[in-house]
Amino acid sequence: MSSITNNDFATASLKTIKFSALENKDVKEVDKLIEASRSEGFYYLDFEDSSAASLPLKKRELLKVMKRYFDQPREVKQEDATGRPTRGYVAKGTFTGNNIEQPNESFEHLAISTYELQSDLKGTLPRVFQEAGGLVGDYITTCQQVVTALLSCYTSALSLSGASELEQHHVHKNASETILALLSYPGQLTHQKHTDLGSLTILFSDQWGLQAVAPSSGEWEWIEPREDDAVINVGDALRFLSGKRLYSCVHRVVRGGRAKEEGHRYSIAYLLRPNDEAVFEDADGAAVTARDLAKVKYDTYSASHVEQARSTVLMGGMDRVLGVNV
Ligand SMILES: O=C(O)CCC(=O)C(=O)O
Ligand SMILES: [Fe+2]
Repeated sequence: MSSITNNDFATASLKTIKFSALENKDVKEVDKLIEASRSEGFYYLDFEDSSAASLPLKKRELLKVMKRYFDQPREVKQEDATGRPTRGYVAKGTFTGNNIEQPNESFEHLAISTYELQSDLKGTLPRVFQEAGGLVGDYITTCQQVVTALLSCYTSALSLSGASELEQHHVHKNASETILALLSYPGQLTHQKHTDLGSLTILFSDQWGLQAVAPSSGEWEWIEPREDDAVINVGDALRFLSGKRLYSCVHRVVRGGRAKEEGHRYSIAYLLRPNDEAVFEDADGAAVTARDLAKVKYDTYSASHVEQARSTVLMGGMDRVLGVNV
């Protein structure tokens, strides 16, 4: 990852990949996708002229509705809580914050289970989102199209066949911990360093704050927010399913430096996870199901910094791979 210096941290120069070219199986673009996924583990996806060209527009609509949702009093949002991190409202401070001195300063989020949304629209979607008609459903369907096309590129480029074909472990109608996560960072709230536990993340935010560790230097770098391109990153499960050929990059959200003036930050993360029963080898070489990995990872998100440092789970073993202590 080459860098341009900017304030305190450098800004990452990630590759921008054209989704329309991937849909056409353009060999050069698929090569670029694999290259980015083997090194940075992060890239921008440009949807222009593709079947998902409407996604940035839908993102803007969704951001408006999200703001209305998170503006509600805490007690109202709390009615949507289920006690599970992948179902419903999760209050700020549930996960460990980035700052070791203020571990309770982490973000709040609303997790919409894509599996449960299929059979229980009313139970899964808070009223504010129901009033927005088909917006959430359309957004998720478009994300599903995008990840299906990406998985198909990875499957063929990595010569995965038979039971290893990635699409077989990501059947959208089957049970999984896949969620549309709507994140809210009022004040100076943060998101601790981590790798994503799932396969692929489609992330949008209009505000600075996101940083990733550059594999080439082991240093934190800002990820520039872009209005129309999504930030895509590879998660632990895809790294494991690829036989550890792909990189699941360590990232976090901080509020200092060039993010200082941003105010209340919002982000939208479609977090694709494999079907619950998918089995793969984790960072320690042990066989694990996707469902169990999700449980262990979320438990670790809420642990103390000391406990987190004792296991490979929070960073998917990537700190070891990178040889860095971030
Ligand atoms: O809010 C962001 O920009 C990052 C969110 C994130 O890393 C996640 O949901 O896993
Ligand atoms: Fe993440």
